[in-house]
Amino acid sequence: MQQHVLQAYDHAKEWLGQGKVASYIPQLACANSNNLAIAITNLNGEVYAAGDSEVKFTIQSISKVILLATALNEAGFDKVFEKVGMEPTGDPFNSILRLESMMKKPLNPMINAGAIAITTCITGQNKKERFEKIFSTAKLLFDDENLTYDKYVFQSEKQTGNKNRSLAYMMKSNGVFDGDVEEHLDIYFKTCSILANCKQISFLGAVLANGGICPKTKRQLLAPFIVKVICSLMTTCGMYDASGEYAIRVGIPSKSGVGGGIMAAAIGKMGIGTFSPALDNKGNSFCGIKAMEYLSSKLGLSIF
Ligand SMILES: NC(=O)CC[C@H](N)C(=O)O
Repeated sequence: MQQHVLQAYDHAKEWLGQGKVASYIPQLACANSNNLAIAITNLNGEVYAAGDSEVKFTIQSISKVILLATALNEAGFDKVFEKVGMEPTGDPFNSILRLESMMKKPLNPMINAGAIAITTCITGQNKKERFEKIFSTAKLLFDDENLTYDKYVFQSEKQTGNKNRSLAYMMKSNGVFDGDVEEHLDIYFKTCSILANCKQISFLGAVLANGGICPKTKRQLLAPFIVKVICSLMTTCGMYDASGEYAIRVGIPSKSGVGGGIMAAAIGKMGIGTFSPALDNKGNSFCGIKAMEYLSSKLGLSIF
């Protein structure tokens, strides 16, 4: 397996220099566009890695999986899907278009509007308590009690995230949720700023690939039904408006983030994490997709 990871790394490395590091969140522009890492965690918890696999990065939209898991655990399926739909959008991840033109609620929980909406399913006395619930899920699913978040990226997005702010106010005006919009946004921004490395991303993929069972301890961390919902949505919506092409080229339920990470769950086989901060024009890691394509074809991982 190590051999395959090294070969995927060599393959993906050829594309370093393509794509652009996200800069609409100013702090993300500090990322090193030459970073590249690939990791696989198999269902016994063994890890194979290549490249900058210890470098921490903000998980950004990969956090939508953590948010959804926490919301489903706390509020249950019906309440969560009162707030969001289950359909792909075909629009960019931060688009406001459909909140006005189609339906009042966001189309799915894998886009920004959907993730912001489901933060409201996670309750608590204050925003700290609400965030802590999500953070505990993240600690569990990344197998790291000492997980942290990047305060600079959090502040940077909080200061500049007016597109997300407008999505949130639009949803409040549509009656999707109540409460303090700035509080919901703080929770969303902080969750996006959680730091993990590529190996930890692959661990989360392995938990999902293993039906919610921890590959190391064999403890059931997530209910099988929750895993099924998450993996279905990752397949149809996880790569934003590139999910269709990704299904053809890679065919593994995956979730990407603008920090440069991609997390994939090869069901019944392994979890894969890739990291490279330069993004393509849809906001997915350029080299990460190349690595996923390579591994999918070499190891026969497409579900289709
Ligand atoms: N696609 C992403 O990773 C987006 C997450 C980012 N925090 C945002 O809200 O814009």
